[in-house]
Amino acid sequence: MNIDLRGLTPAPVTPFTRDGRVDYEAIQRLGSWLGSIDGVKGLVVLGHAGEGTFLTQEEQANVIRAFVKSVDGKLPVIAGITGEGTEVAALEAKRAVAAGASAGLLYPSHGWLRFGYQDGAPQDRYRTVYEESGLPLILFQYPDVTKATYNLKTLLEISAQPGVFAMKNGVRNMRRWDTEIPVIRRERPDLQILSCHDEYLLHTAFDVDGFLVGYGTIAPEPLIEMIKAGKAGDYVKARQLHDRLLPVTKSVYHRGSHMEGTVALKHALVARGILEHATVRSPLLPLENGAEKEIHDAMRAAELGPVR
Ligand SMILES: N[C@@H](CC=O)C(=O)O
Repeated sequence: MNIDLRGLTPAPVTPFTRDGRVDYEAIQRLGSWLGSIDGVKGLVVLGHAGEGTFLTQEEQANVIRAFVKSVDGKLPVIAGITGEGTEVAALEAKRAVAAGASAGLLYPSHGWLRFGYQDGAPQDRYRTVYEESGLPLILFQYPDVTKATYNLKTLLEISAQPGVFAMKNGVRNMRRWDTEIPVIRRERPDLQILSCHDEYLLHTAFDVDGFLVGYGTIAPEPLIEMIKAGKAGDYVKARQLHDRLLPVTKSVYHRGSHMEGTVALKHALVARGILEHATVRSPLLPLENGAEKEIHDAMRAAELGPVR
């Protein structure tokens, strides 16, 4: 397995037409732009930012194909795998393989968010999905405030399993981050560790191989610089980038709910000249009056203008 995500892996949105269909021309514009940027290592499609669970199975496969085409096969396209049951997730992973995905980002089973999980169930989910589909997998660590978060033992066991090559960590508990990441790094030296703390990237930049974030879709250039600064241990540079981006971070990610970030990302992509409008699918709703202007002002302040 040779998928190198040590850099920026954006999780793009899925563009829609104004009447709510998947907009494949806009996927081509978005994917080809992201794929042209040095330092972008792959794309994770059908994630939260990609409204992946709001699409039909046929649309999911078509979106994977469209993003693979948009990057001309030069970057790995990684598919969010979200099915609740393990067998359902394995079938989803097989469809992703057939559509051209190079890897999968395997989500926890949704019911675990509320009820928690039996000891060993996450390990079994990763094992089964990989064995049945052959799709290399990224371990997805959910926030500590949810019952779907994995404790350190579970993280270490999953990451030792065949097929698991990277971890997207969004634990959002800095005590756990600061104490668990060094242990995982020591025990699993080959595991690629990627932060998905869109709203806390500065803190995590010094410990990771890269970022796997929706944020990477709208601000790839400064985030690639921040990753480099983090790897160089250059706090001053990383802080400058953080400060430059703060208006954008606030207008996109410091909203009432992280889900709104997806709508905000689409407005920000309008500011970048990639999308023409910010149409989303239910259960997402348009943002409140004034939000669009706030996002455009923030993008301008962060010098993230149109790219074409
Ligand atoms: N960045 C968010 C949403 C992505 O899937 C996270 O931390 O999980």
